[in-house]
Amino acid sequence: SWQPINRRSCATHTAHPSSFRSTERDLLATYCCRRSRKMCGILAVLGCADDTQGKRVRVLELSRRLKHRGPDWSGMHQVGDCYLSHQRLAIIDPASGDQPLYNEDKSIVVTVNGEIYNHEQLRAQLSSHTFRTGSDCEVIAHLYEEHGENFIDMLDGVFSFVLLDTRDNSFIAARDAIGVTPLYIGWGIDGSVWISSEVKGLNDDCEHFEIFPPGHLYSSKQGGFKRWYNPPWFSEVIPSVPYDPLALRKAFEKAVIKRLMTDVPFGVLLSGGLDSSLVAAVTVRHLAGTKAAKRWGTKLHSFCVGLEVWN
Ligand SMILES: NC(=O)C[C@H](N)C(=O)O
Repeated sequence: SWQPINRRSCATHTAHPSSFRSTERDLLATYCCRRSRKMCGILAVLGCADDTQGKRVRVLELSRRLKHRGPDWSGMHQVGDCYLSHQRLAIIDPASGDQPLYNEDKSIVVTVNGEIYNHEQLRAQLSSHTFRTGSDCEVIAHLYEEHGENFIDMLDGVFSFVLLDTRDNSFIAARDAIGVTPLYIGWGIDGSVWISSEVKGLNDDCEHFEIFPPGHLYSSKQGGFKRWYNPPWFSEVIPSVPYDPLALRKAFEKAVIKRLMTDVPFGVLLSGGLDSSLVAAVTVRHLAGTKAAKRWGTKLHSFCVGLEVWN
């Protein structure tokens, strides 16, 4: 069922900066949270009725505004009046996972900011497909080929993506369950749809733009948003599951371990607070058993940031 966006319910699932207390420690925590979200920048311009060199240059120029999100690669794929661009911070398959990514015959193009933690399991389920790269994000193109628009809840990860189906020039865009990765959507006066990781990619060229709601899918065929993330607890006012510290601990450990998926050196950014210290403690315990440790060793690098305090 396709429904208009429920702004109130979306807002409750988006961390709002003003919810952080402004003590020094919490400022640091805020800094760490925001920095950890910086990974890749995507910009897509769809159906702008302009396939000229001038428009291409403009989209490239706007995409460069997101360069700080991805120093490793800049990519662009144009099909008629649809443009998909990518600024990459390489994490998985740095050598050949540059984006946009494609299915076998390149009829499906996808630009993604994110990490798909269960990509190996999904690849195993897609045994009839031939993968071009080792990128965790390539599964998105093949899942779409297999399941159409109904595959977003198969992805375990944090992501924002735009997928163009060049067979009928339709597209979909989606954002992860709670909006860990940023995403904005806008509309041009020429009828185009713009999707960008940051407002600066689209605000100058759109008549209207807004936050892309977390946990939603936008489909050009359906002409609107649909909530794909529908956990059973979503409608509960009071949680029905009693507090179980052991269950919480297990879930927390699982969440940290799956995030140790990387083909590049990594570390933890410590705020000195409880959250980041717990993440570091769990990482140290489980690092030895990960693929990352085989390449980068079992020593965990840590970083922290100091702020001057004004009186
Ligand atoms: N980092 C990203 O957002 C994309 C992808 N996971 C990569 O490693 O290239």
